[in-house]
Amino acid sequence: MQTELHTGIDLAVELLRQDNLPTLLNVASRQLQNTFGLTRCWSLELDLSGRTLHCAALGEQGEFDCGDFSHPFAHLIQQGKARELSRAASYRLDHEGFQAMVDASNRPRSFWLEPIKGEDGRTLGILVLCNEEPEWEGITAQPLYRGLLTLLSHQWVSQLRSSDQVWQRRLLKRSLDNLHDAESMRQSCEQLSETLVGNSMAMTDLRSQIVRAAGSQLSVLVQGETGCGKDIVAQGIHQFSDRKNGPMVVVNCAAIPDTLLESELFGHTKGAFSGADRAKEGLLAQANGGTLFLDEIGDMPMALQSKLLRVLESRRFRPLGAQQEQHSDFRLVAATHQPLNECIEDGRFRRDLFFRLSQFPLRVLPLRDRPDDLEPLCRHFIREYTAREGAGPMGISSHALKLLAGYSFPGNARELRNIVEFACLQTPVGDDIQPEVLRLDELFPTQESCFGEPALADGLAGIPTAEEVFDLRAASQAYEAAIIRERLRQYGGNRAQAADSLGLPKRTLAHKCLKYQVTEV
Ligand SMILES: Nc1ncnc2c1ncn2[C@@H]1O[C@H](COP(=O)(O)OP(=O)(O)OP(=O)(O)O)[C@@H](O)[C@H]1O
Repeated sequence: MQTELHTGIDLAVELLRQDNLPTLLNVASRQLQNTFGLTRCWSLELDLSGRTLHCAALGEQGEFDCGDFSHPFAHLIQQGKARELSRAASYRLDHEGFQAMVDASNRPRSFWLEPIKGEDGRTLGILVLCNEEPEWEGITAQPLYRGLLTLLSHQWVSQLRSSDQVWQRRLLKRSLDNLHDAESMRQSCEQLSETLVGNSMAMTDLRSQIVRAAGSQLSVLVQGETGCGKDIVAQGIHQFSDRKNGPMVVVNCAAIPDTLLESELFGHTKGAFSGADRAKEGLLAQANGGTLFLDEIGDMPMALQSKLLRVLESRRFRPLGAQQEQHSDFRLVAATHQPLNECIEDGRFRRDLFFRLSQFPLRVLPLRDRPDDLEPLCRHFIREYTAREGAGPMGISSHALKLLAGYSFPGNARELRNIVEFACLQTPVGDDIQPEVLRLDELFPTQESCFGEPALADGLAGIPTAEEVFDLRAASQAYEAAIIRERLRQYGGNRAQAADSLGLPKRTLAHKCLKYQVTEV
C-alpha cells in the first residue's frame, strides 16, 4: 500500500511537470505501459474540429477520421464508453493506420480502448492499451489507474486551455501587428501625399511602394521622365526610413564634370592630384548613416560605374591618393530619366550595376498617363505660389482645367508648375485661373512643337543646315549650346527659369553651360 502510494505520487508529480500536450500524452502512455505491464499503450488526440483523431507516435499513418468506421475509434467516440477489442476483431478492421498500430503493437491478444473526457464531458482523446492478458478489469478497476486517468484528463484540459490562450494571444498580437502596420503605412502615405501630390491609382500605389522601400535597406532605382517627381520620391524614401535623422547627400551625376565626379564621390588626400592642395572628404563618406541619392545615374561615366559597383558590394572605398580603405554605411537611391535598358544595349551602362541599383525598382508615370493628378497638382502649385509670394487665395476654373487636360506635358509636373505659376501672376487675388491666362497657345504654339524641333530664333542663326553637317556629334552639341544660349538670353540670364523652360534640372543646365562654355548673356 505504502509502495503504491509512493509510486502514485511519483507518477502524478511527473505528469504535473509536463508543460505541453504532446509530452504529457507521451509520458502518460509510458507510465501506463510500465506501471501495469502492458505490451504497448497509445494515445490519440481529438482535434479542435472534433472530426479527426491524431496519434503522434504513428506519424503520417496516425490520422483517424471520426466518420470512418473502418477503425474502432469512430464507434468509441460515438458511444463514449470504454470497451475491449479482441485480436480477431482487430483483423476485421482494415483501416491502414489502425493496422499499422496493430502491427507496431506486435498484434496483442487484446486491446482496451478508453475514451478520455474532460469535466464537461467533452471527449479529449482515446487511450489504447495493448496486452496479451485480456483481464482488463484487474487493471481498470485499480484506484491507481483511475487516479492517473483523472489526473491526465485534468492536465490535458489545462494544456489545451493554455495552448489555446497562447494561440489566442499570438493571433491577437499578429492581428494587432497587422493593424498597426496597416495604420502606420496609412499615416505615412497620408503624410507623403502632402509633398508627393496626386489622387491617381498610380500615385497612391507609388506612395505605398515608397513607404515600403523606405522600410527596407535595399537599393532603390527611380525611373521616369524628366520633371515627373523622382526627386520627391528619393526625399520620401529618406524621410520615411530609419535613416531620416542621418544625412541625405544628393549628387547630380550629370551636373558634375566627369573629371571631378570621382574625387567628389570618393574624396581625396592632400596632393592626390595637381590642384588638390588639401584633403577633401568625399560624398560617399558624408552619406555615412544616411542616404546617398545619385541623381541622373544614367550620365555616370563607365569607368566610374565599375568603381561604384565595387563600393556597393562592400560599402568600402579608397579616397584618391589614400592608402587605406574607408567604410561608409549608406543606403543608395539612384534616379534617371534615361531609358537604362537602351543605355545597356548601347554599352553606355553596366548591366550588373543596373541590377545592383534596382533591388527595389520604382517607376513614376508621366503626368499625361495619370490625368487624375492634374487638378490636385494645379491646386498644390497654386497654394505653393500664394504662400511663397504672400498673395491672397486663388483657384482654377473648370475650363482652365479642361484646357490643361488636353495638353501632353512633355516636361511633366515641372512644366505644369511653371504654367500654373505664370497663370497665377496674371490672375487677380480671389479669382480663379481662366483658360486665357494659361497662354498654352503662346508658350506652345502646337503640340508637336513640344516634341519636335524648336523654331529657329535669331540666337540660333549660324547653325549649319543638314547638308553642311559633317560631324553629327559636334553639330548636335553646337545646336544644344545655341538653344541654351538663346534661352538664357530670353530669361535675362536666369538659369533657374531657363532650365525649367527646357525641362532640365538647374544642375544639368549648369553642367551643360560649363561643357559648352556658355557664359551668362
Ligand atoms: N507629385 C508631385 N507632387 C508635387 N510636386 C511635384 C510632383 N511631381 C513633381 N513635382 C514638382 O515638379 C518639379 C520637378 O520635380 P522633380 O525635380 O522631383 O522631378 P524629377 O523627375 O526629379 O526631374 P529630373 O528628371 O529633371 O531630375 C518640382 O518642383 C516638384 O516639386
